[in-house]
Amino acid sequence: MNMSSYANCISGTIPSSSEVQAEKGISLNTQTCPTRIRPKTMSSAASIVRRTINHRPKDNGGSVKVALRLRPRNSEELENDADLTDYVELLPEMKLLRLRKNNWDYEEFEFDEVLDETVSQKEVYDVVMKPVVKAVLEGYNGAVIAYGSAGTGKTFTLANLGKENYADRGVMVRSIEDILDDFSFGQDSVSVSYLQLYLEAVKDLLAPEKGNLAITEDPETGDISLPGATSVELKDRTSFLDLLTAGDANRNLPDSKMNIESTRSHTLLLVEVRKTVKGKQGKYLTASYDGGVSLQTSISNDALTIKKSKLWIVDLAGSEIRENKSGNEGLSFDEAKFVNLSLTALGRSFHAFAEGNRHVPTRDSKLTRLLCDLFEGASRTSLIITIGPSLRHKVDTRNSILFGQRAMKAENMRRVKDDFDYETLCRDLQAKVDQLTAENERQSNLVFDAEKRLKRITEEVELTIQKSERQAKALLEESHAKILLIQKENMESIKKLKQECHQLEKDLNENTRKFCTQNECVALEKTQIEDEISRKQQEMEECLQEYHRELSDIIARIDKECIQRQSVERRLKELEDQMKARKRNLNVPK
Ligand SMILES: Nc1ncnc2c1ncn2[C@@H]1O[C@H](COP(=O)(O)OP(=O)(O)OP(=O)(O)O)[C@@H](O)[C@H]1O
Repeated sequence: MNMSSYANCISGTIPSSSEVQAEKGISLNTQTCPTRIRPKTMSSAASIVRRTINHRPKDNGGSVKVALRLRPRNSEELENDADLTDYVELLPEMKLLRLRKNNWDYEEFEFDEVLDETVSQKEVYDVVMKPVVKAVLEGYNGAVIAYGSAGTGKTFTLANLGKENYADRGVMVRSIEDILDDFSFGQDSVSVSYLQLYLEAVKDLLAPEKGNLAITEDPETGDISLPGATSVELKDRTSFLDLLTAGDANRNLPDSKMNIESTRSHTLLLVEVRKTVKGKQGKYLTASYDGGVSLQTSISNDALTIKKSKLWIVDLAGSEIRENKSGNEGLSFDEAKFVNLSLTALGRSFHAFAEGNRHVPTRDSKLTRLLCDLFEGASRTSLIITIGPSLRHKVDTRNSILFGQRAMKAENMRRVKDDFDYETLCRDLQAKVDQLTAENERQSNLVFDAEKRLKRITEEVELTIQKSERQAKALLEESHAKILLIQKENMESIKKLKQECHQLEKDLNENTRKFCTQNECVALEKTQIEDEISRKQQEMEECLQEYHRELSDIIARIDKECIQRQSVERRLKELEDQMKARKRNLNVPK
């Protein structure tokens, strides 16, 4: 690529650090490696790629996510449309848009996201693009495509570089920031091609001298590639801004006719992401995903898997071109024809894809051929429909809305079809009115019943309150009387206790006194008893002495008697002996 073609375009693209920090979640890669320009073909990489076709990623609820964005009024519209009634009404919470037909009638459309004029670029990115970038980093293909008539904000939404206001940078810059944030330096790579599709010719915006690039198809895999397209490997955010600035400069060629070329051509940014992830030796990481097409190459020896995915960011030509309206000055037949061809093919492809048709007519235009990966099932695509607020552009607005609706699933489109079927609409409305009237009546009855019940309950509550108040008053009075009685009883008890206490004190004193007196008496008595005892003892001693004396006398008498008795016994013995002797002498037989 001709480096000089964008080397001069870098000034003013680097935000101040405060601007960077102002937006949470944006961390810039501070590496200063120069941008490497690598004229590489898209097919050269594809040749080592193994393609697996599976189901959609789990969280991909629909085929294509369609968001609608309303541009704020510009100064001209603020001035000129002041007295015009609003044509567009958005109900973002309900994801609805209404187009006013007249004062009492409107058409209503539902989208996946409805973004009003107050929504910031960051919010648009978060809602519409962040899930796509996430899927791309996981190995799926993704795209965001902006569709709308001229001046409705397609380029602002996608390609704003944030030079004038950092917060206004668009989807392209923010996507690259997020991708680089997830980037493992030395392992992963992010390459960018910047293309323009004008009159069905593909121009390389990074090397415009190359002319019309050929689209080739791999006969075996059916892969589409642009072998001649410049692919620049990014190292940091600054290199990307340089690239876009250079590419944008090539969109507006000096030829005055080309100044309007931007709105009569499609601009496509292709971001190719290669991420190296660790996997089991010889196994493709595809097995760990629940569906999805992911382009992967297994490096057999070091057990690393390279996930390859593509992200397309497409700023379409102004949709009003397809109408070839008289307002489009200088619009050639060919310009209208090719824009119409590609946008119609894109609409048909979206519709076929949304309806789940096996065949999606991607061969009908170069635009759909380039984007054919998106219609294969595993990609994540967001379509942003941009509209202006002015009543003057109501035809373009309505056409853009219908394009978006066709890209959505059939059930989401029913509302649109119904709007055109007057009879069905009338029938539906009448049924709705009947239903609402019946519902209203039912609700009124419910309200009436509820009011009656409420009145009854209120009366009951009031009665209960009155009764409770009465009871409380009686209880209070009773308690008061009881308290007085208890107080009186207590006073009396205290008085009585005091008296008892006094009496006890008196008794104690008396007893003490009595005790002392008794003590004295006892002492006297004790002395008397002691005297008595000693007297008695003395008497006893005397008695004892007397007794001893008597006893001695008795003993003496006994002794004397004993002596007398002994002498008697001796005499008796002598007499006995004499008797015996006499007997023996007499010879008296025994
Ligand atoms: N959400 C927005 N907030 C502020 N200004 C906006 C917004 N959308 C668009 N604009 C402004 O409106 C003008 C037209 O926008 P833009 O060039 O992005 O429209 P477009 O649809 O890309 O038109 P074309 O098809 O002609 O390229 C620009 O000046 C742009 O700054």
